[in-house]
Amino acid sequence: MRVAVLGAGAIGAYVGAALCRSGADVHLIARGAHLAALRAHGVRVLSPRGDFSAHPHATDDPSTIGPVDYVFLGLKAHSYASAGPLLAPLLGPQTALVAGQNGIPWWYFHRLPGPYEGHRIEAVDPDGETSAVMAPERAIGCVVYPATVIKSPGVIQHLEGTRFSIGEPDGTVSQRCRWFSEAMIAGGLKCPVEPRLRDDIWIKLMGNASLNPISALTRATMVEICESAGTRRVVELMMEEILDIAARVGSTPEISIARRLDGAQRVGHHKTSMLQDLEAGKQLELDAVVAAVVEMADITGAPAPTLRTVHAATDLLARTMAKRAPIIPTPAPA
Ligand SMILES: NC(=O)C1=CN([C@@H]2O[C@H](COP(=O)(O)OP(=O)(O)OC[C@H]3O[C@@H](n4cnc5c(N)ncnc54)[C@H](OP(=O)(O)O)[C@@H]3O)[C@@H](O)[C@H]2O)C=CC1
Ligand SMILES: CC(C)(CO)C(=O)C(=O)O
Repeated sequence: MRVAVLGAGAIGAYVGAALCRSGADVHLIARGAHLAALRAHGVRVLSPRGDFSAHPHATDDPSTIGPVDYVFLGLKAHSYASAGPLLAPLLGPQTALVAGQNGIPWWYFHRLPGPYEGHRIEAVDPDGETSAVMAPERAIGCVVYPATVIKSPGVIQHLEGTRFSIGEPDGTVSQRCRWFSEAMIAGGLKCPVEPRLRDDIWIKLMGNASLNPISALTRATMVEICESAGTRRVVELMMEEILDIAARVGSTPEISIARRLDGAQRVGHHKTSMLQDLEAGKQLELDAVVAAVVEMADITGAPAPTLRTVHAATDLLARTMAKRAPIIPTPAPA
């Protein structure tokens, strides 16, 4: 099985290392100092489940790889639409795209029977640019439950979780899903093939669409947000609204708000990826994680007042951050 990991960052390099352990022919696509370290030393995974290393091929030039069976997308979701030139050399007629992203994927309404089948979500598929690069027919959905960070170039700190739930947009348990799942399991991960993957997407989103923007606005860790009575209530209200939107598009995730909040609280003094991105001055993954949910509220007529308020504030934060970035002093040219 030939696999390319496009965006071999915190999650991508972790998946690539696991697949390499399973015996798959893995190619990591990365850049900068991280790529240099991957080339020199392979991927080093530090994990409470046991440290390990793997030595897949690493490059910044996908044309040296050629067509593969699977591309695991480890890019942030807002980089998908511009990934065409990186992706093109990797695509053969049957290549599947396993999208390991948080939030609502660009293929969400593809082959979803009901009133919204085929509807394009502008927040994640602006003017159809993502679908043009990534045909929804190629998509295998993936809900990433683990948490990982790049500790230093080439070194992935795995914090918790090993489950990567995958599924076809039409809910079939396909052969391409089974093969990918078997390789992930052989590499030491959990990888169930879910006929109702969208329910998993909403379970993950209940946390990401509420906690991530609130963490960006407050700079608080997950446990701090859950323990402070005021923000806990805001998260509860957002989760109620998110479940309402999910129901309006046909999803009924089987989890209570209390259980979802307990799960988030147990993660402890962890900064969400959105807070980490904010602190690093990187673009926030707001479109897939929050704006797409607000857009779904719009099309289904859901009120979602708390979600809309938190989104508006975080969206302004992201825009002011982007506007002010140029005022950070840059060294004068030599
Ligand atoms: N990390 C986590 O614990 C979790 C992450 N996720 C989701 O997984 C996805 C990936 O997140 P994460 O792994 O944390 O993000 P990272 O930023 O760690 O990984 C993305 C990687 O892609 C690289 N990249 C971007 N553009 C290019 C390019 N043109 N060429 C080569 N490499 C490129 C980045 O390099 P550079 O840094 O130089 O930009 C970076 O190494 C997101 O959707 C996230 O929400 C979901 C659950 C948990
Ligand atoms: C680690 C976790 C689960 C926190 O919500 C996450 O997905 C994120 O930070 O984006």
